[in-house]
Amino acid sequence: MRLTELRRHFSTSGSTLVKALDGVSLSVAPGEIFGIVGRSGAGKSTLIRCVNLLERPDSGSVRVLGEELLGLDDAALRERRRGIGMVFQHFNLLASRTVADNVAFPLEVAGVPAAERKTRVAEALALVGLAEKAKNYPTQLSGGQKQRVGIARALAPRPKILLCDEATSALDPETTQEILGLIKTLRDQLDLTVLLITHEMAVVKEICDRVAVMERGQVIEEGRVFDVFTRPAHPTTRRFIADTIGHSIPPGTVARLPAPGAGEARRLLQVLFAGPNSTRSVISEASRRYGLDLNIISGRIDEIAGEPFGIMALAAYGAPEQIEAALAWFAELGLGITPIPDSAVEGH
Ligand SMILES: Nc1ncnc2c1ncn2[C@@H]1O[C@H](COP(=O)(O)OP(=O)(O)OP(=O)(O)O)[C@@H](O)[C@H]1O
Repeated sequence: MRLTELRRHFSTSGSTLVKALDGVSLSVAPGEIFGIVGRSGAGKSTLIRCVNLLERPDSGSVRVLGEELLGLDDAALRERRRGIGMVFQHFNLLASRTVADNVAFPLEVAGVPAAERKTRVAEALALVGLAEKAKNYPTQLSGGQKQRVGIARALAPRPKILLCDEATSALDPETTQEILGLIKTLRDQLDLTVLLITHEMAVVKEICDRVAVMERGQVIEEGRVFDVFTRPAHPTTRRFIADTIGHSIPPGTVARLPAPGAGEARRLLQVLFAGPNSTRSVISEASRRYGLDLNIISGRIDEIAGEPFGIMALAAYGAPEQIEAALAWFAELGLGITPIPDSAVEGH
């Protein structure tokens, strides 16, 4: 899937122009789970809706499964959309239909004969583990089960691409894990390409292979999830990540730390250990090289997309210029360093 230079502008009542998409280009490889993350209003929904042309971009190119969709007539477009399933935040199930009839709905619209519909519905419900709920109505299901029905409905036409629009945002954390696990399993089983949008980095960390961060209609950062998490380049990405894998300094810790001596400064730092230098004894080496006292406050090992990395909070004491030199050295080694302002941990 290749989206190139997509633009979509809306003029609002006060005739201000909203650039929902301001030149977005993205490529998603077959079989990949690709996340688009951004705050509310960043343009994520507009972007994902451009993939099946529920939203038509003002300009740009939308190539899906090797074909440009923008030039197709209505009949051809309807046909191609069957290869692109979509899952919604609020499930969008029809309350008057049973689970099986909800899943059958896109097949009915596509004119699939009844016998074939039955087979496909059974197949889709089995894939999401809800075969025994076929005759139930949506009101009899939990949120997680409703989303499983939403996923089965998206899968019934046997698509190659699955679009997930905040698919877990209405679910509790445990159910979110379940649904994300299911999406990953389905990708593996059915060789699906998944494009998902979310405002939560935790979702990206859990299942995506690559991620694009959007802000004001533009992609501000893109890459492998592990790289973006461990070496974020843009301040907005850093803020997003801080919410997910930020330092964990116990409350009151800063107040208990020794004050810096005469002529000394104290800096709180978060160090991410990832990449080729992550196993080097950088803490003691930095201490020797720059004459610093490095007080380890907290540390843990976390995992992103199956790859481990270390995260540590330190208090560095020493001459201010030596601390700066050590920071530069850490950065040179490719370790992610983020100063933690005292105010971020005091007074909790
Ligand atoms: N049909 C429309 N008419 C006018 N403005 C629109 C329309 N659709 C989207 N916008 C505006 O475009 C911008 C991007 O919206 P979009 O819904 O794509 O963002 P988002 O990142 O998905 O946010 P959210 O998570 O809140 O949906 C917003 O400023 C929004 O108000």
